[in-house]
Amino acid sequence: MSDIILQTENLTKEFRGFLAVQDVNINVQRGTIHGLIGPNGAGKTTCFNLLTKFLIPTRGSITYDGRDITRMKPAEVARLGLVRSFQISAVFANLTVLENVRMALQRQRGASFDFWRSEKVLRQYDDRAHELLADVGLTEYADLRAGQLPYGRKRALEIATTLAMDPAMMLLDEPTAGMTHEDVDRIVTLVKRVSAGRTVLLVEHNLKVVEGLCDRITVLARGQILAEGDYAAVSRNPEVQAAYLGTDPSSVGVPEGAHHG
Ligand SMILES: Nc1ncnc2c1ncn2[C@@H]1O[C@H](COP(=O)(O)OP(=O)(O)OP(=O)(O)O)[C@@H](O)[C@H]1O
Repeated sequence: MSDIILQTENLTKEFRGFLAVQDVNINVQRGTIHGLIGPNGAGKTTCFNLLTKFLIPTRGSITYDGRDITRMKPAEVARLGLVRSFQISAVFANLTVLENVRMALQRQRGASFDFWRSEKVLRQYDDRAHELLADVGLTEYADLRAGQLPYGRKRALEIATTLAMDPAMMLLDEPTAGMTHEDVDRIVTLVKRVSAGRTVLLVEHNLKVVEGLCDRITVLARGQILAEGDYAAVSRNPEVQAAYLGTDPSSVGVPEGAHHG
């Protein structure tokens, strides 16, 4: 097996002549947490939607685990183990937290989406559902309606329903967006914990989160890769600093601690 689990080659998406993503070559190493960052409008979301198959590229290819998935549908790649965390809107607000996870497990195991199933049949998923809730720290919320969960906990539930698919690789879209400090710390710990034995790619705005989580980071700007490396390397890259500050690279001073001579 190759060390690279996900690879893009010249990935490009054009919207009516506008290149939102242009010739992007990303290599995600198996078993790592890989961050995709960049200033507003850099093309992160477009790139994420290409990787999760919600958009079809104008040109270029995507290879997952040795297979060309460029033309596959989201459900097909999910079956191969490449799963995107679902948006909060996919959480059933009127079902309890436990029922949401149970439903995700039921779907994963191939049972039909059948609301008429007996309580007895559904119970067979309970043990695993409780394990998953424990993994994401939601045990005490099991019987609460999902709609009543505080925001940060909803993201944790979303991660639990993604884990129910037992993905080899998880794609997370801004897992800490709109969260309080405390929730951010909790999600960082959670992503770290659930990434064991998997590969994770996340799009993230919060650089502190990226610093704490990611083994490797790809920085996008204006649809293209600006820099790549670990946090220390990309954060001291003058072009990255300039892109984030919106200033000219030549006007960015020497970082603290850097000495000449
Ligand atoms: N469906 C679309 N039609 C036309 N232009 C689009 C479309 N989707 C994105 N774009 C443009 O592509 C560029 C990249 O957008 P994208 O949302 O991928 O960036 P981003 O890095 O996720 O930005 P942000 O951090 O602000 O969410 C932007 O200029 C955006 O206006």
